[in-house]
Amino acid sequence: MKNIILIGMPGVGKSTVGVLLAKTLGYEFIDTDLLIQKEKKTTLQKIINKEGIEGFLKTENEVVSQLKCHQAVIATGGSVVYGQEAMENMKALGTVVFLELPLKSLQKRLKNIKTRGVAMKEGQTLKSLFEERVPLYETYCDIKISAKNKGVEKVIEEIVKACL
Ligand SMILES: Nc1ncnc2c1ncn2[C@@H]1O[C@H](COP(=O)(O)OP(=O)(O)O)[C@@H](O)[C@H]1O
Ligand SMILES: O=C(O)C1=C[C@@H](OP(=O)(O)O)[C@@H](O)[C@H](O)C1
Ligand SMILES: [Mg+2]
Repeated sequence: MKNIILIGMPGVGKSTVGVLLAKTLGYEFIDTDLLIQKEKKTTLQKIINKEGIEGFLKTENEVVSQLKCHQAVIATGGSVVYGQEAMENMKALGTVVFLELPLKSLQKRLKNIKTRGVAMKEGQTLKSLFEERVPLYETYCDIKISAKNKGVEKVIEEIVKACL
């Protein structure tokens, strides 16, 4: 099961890096956000509007825990780490890479946090979300790659070096 799984905060670059990493390696590319949309035949935003954050997290956990693939790069959604079954499947499928950025860089990149469909509770800020999630990303990852001050190509180069 030779797959590379990207986890990390929303906006860190999992989808952008993932598709080009797959191209570099000749792997399949799977974005779990798109997989959820395809399987549920609707958009993430509509799932969140209809079922709330908890409903979305349940759907994400269900879909990601059923995923099977070989030689794929999987870009997950930032909230996937709340799903225990989903993460058990990701760990079984391959190398889990935590793509990291400091809070300050994320704050600059995520100007549209309120409209991006991020699974945030009432009153939660990007800072409190960051503090809640980083320990989960740390728990599940096999390796960490920092994207700080690095272009996409550089991030890809470092993932390839660390994973192969
Ligand atoms: N290494 C990078 N340097 C600068 N901008 C980046 C980099 N990686 C991604 N981005 C930009 O950051 C934004 C979020 O990227 P995206 O791939 O959607 O993140 P994620 O899937 O982790 O939420 C996009 O506008 C993307 O172009
Ligand atoms: O972190 C989050 O709460 C989310 C991140 C999104 O994916 P990206 O991490 O690709 O932005 C998407 O799964 C959903 O909107 C929830
Ligand atoms: Mg993404």
